[in-house]
Amino acid sequence: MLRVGLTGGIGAGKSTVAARLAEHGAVLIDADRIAREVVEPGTEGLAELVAAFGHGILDAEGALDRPALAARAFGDDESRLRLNAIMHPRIRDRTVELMAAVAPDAIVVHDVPLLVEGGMAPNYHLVLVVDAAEDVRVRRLTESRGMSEQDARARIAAQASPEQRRAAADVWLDNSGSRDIVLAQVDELWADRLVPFEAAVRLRKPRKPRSPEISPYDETWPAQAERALARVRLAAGERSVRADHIGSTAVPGLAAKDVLDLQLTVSTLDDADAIADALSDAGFVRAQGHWFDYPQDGGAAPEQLWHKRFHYGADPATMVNLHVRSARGPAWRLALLFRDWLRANPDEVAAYTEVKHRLARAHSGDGTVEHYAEEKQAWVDAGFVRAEVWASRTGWTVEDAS
Ligand SMILES: CC(C)(COP(=O)(O)OP(=O)(O)OC[C@H]1O[C@@H](n2cnc3c(N)ncnc32)[C@H](O)[C@@H]1O)[C@@H](O)C(=O)NCCC(=O)NCCS
Ligand SMILES: Nc1ncnc2c1ncn2[C@@H]1O[C@H](COP(=O)(O)OP(=O)(O)OP(=O)(O)O)[C@@H](O)[C@H]1O
Repeated sequence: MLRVGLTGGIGAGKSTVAARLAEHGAVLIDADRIAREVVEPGTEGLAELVAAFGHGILDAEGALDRPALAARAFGDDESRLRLNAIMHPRIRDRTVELMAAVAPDAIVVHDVPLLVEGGMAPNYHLVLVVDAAEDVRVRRLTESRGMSEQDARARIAAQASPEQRRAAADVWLDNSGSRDIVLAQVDELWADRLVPFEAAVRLRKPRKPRSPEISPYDETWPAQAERALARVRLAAGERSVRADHIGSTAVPGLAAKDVLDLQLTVSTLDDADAIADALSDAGFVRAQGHWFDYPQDGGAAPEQLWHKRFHYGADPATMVNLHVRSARGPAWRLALLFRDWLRANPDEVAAYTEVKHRLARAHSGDGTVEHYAEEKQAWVDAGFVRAEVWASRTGWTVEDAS
């Protein structure tokens, strides 16, 4: 099952996007709808709301008078938090039930207005944010839904800012323009990303080999890595000792292949094996075969210390290499040291960039990164020696790495 979290501020267009995804075949779980279900007449939820907010929130038939509750709940923070405390656990329980009933090959779209506010982003394979300028949203809500401007603005004030949503967004859809524009983007997202993503996770599909193309440093790499790391940490649970962004994309200013290298630290490789399925299900598919860190014969160290497990991100739009290593292995420490040494030494970043460009040109016709990677390793090995010198001069330890 592929879980897509869909969110956005009130009136941004979530329902519009969700309906289109459902037309393509997505299974929709709508948090606003569940929020209605759990307070239907006769429910415990409704009784608790009445106990908290009084009989004034009921209409003549004894059902919830939604505008009356909205007027009370969005008036001040304390009331809103009281409302949330009654509603959210009930919404959560019902959501878990609905998710459990979904077919294993489904693409589930979970429409959750408060996804970012609730820190839920790492639960999804992909977070989709729909946005539109605040004034556009207020106009749509007042014109087509008959909501008062005051109510619309009060809810906006109680929700996450666009910046907070941006940090959580794997996909950002701007719905300030016409419906057609956003719907065309949704169609493309479905066909090019969600469908292959779901199949790759379910079938544990191997990744296709690629040519070594070097991109200029991308300012969004750290944020992309952070989102992936949050998912990795959640899937690994207590077996995650730490999880870091490593490799070239973790060094500001360094040109690199557009691939995020992540390192998940576990105590032992048995732990790595125990979480292999959980990581695969979360979108980081375990690669078959035996994986070793360079040098492949294990060098002077006991051979087992050089083994690792390797997973790759199944999202076709974001290349991720996930190295799962034991904290006792030397390659584990070197990965962090090499990154921090480069971050502290701009001259080395410039030299490394030059080497990468040269090798990428030389091997652009190979169709795989194998030879490129082999030759690059020579520079990296020499870099390790200089990094060690730097570490002893500056007193760097792994505890400093963050
Ligand atoms: C207060 C209620 C009765 C008002 O009902 P109304 O029909 O006017 O709005 P509806 O439920 O359709 O929600 C519309 C939008 O309001 C916003 N909103 C609703 N609840 C909240 C909240 N607690 N905090 C911030 N925004 C909210 C969301 O953007 C939502 O999509 C209702 O919103 C409610 O029960 N809210 C609490 C449950 C909740 O937090 N729902 C959000 C999804 S988890
Ligand atoms: N691109 C658009 N152009 C014009 N109107 C739009 C557009 N997208 C959505 N709308 C309209 O704006 C209103 C809000 O859109 P929608 O219901 O999809 O938002 P939502 O994010 O689901 O809202 P809520 O937060 O209340 O659940 C609706 O009346 C919808 O028909």
